[in-house]
Amino acid sequence: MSRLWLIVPAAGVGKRVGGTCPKQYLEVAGRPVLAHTLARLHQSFPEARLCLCLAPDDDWFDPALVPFTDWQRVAGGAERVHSVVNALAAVAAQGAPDDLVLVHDVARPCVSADDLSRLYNAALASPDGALLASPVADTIKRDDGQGAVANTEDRRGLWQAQTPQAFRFALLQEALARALAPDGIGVGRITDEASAVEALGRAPRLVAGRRDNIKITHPEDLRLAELILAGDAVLRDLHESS
Ligand SMILES: Nc1ccn([C@@H]2O[C@H](COP(=O)(O)OP(=O)(O)OP(=O)(O)O)[C@@H](O)[C@H]2O)c(=O)n1
Ligand SMILES: C[C@](O)(CO)[C@H](O)COP(=O)(O)O
Repeated sequence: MSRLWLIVPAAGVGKRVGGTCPKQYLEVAGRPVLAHTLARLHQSFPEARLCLCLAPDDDWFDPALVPFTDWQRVAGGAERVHSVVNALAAVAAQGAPDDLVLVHDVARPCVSADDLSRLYNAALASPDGALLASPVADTIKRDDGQGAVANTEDRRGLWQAQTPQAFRFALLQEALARALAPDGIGVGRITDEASAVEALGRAPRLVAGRRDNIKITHPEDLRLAELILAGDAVLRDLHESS
């Protein structure tokens, strides 16, 4: 029987957010970002096996933040893709080719149970895997390199990729190995797992996800995440008391 693996890249430094520690350890709604993200994944997939990618010199990590019983720490790499590749090496040692691997940024603590469930089911049914994404909602401008508009892009059919993204282990391993090979698309273009899978000529399914599955990237995202998480907690309390 195939198993579910969760890979959580959490080895970034959070340069754009700034702060005195990596963004995954900043407190949002009373808990570190990493704790929120892992709690949400655990609520939906309590039996999954977790590979948590952490920087080798990470002094902030506390194992008490991990709710999973079956988990391992994996060394993060220079870029996000290298962290994921290191985690896949750990899966290779213990998993099977058709195991499902779901990759989720630690920096997306607001992912909902409903989106997790729809993404999981879509990935199980799709030989090319699946990702959460949302249709582009703003008008998109391209700049001319000097601060002015060069043109307005046609946004029809454009989506913003989110995580989780989920694929069978063998497909994801092959895709990332090929993408990183000397004749592959290269690190700069592997900004998510789907881009590597697409480079094999495969077509991952787009699963429409909630727009509040934000990635904490800039300082103002911390406030947004605080509001989203606090709002979810109020709804949960109302639901439990009714
Ligand atoms: N070498 C790296 C770089 C990033 N990540 C993870 O990949 C996710 C998405 O990356 P991003 O939002 O860019 O996070 P940071 O790299 O931390 O942010 P910044 O680029 O602002 O430094 C994050 O969960 C981050 O921890 C990782 O595991 N290993
Ligand atoms: C994977 C990702 O979250 C999809 O939107 C995103 O590309 C990661 O962010 P980064 O800043 O490119 O590392």
